[in-house]
Amino acid sequence: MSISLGRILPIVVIDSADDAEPLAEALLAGGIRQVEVTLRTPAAIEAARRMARHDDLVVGVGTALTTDDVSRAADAGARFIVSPGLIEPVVERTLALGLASIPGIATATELARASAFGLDLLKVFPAEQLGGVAMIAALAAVFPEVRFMPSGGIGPTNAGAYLSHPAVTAIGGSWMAPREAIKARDFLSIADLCTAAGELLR
Ligand SMILES: O=C(O)C(=O)C[C@H](O)[C@H](O)COP(=O)(O)O
Repeated sequence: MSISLGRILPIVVIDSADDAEPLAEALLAGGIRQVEVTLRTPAAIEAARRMARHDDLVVGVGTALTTDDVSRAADAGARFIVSPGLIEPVVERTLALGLASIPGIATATELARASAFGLDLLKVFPAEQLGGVAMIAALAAVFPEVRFMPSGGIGPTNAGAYLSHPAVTAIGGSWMAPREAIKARDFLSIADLCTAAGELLR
């Protein structure tokens, strides 16, 4: 199943589920309509559940490492599942539940294995450390049908370079909603960072 995501995906780490609601409001205020909630904290699933109550916010779950992670995310209302690498049972469970699967790839071999599932969008992680836009351009030349969503080391200074590559349909990153800003409940700054990120698309 494919999904229509915007071009900029905030990747968030939420320490308290009570921050989920104001965070969703801040993202929407900043013009962002999609978010990846990483399963890196005990509060993540409940936070995803609360954010998914917003009809106008497409909520996905990231750092999905096991089939159980996928099932819990689906139950919480996640519409897409992201993993840092290609974990085939995670992809299979995600597709079986009718959700969009966006596994991470870091090599041509992993890309080929992910493509065998018929996936139309693959995460490249950790993008900047792997070689950035040049690495994606090299892969895109060999696999012209694949679309990429890089994340890892992307921020305001290099986001534009990724977005300008035709094979990159979206980029992900934590810079729009830093964990410390969420913890500090600095939702005004988060809304401003999201607005600034949106301006990269102009
Ligand atoms: O674990 C996952 O599934 C992830 O989504 C990892 C994220 O892509 C990075 O943590 C984002 O990296 P930064 O923007 O450099 O903070």
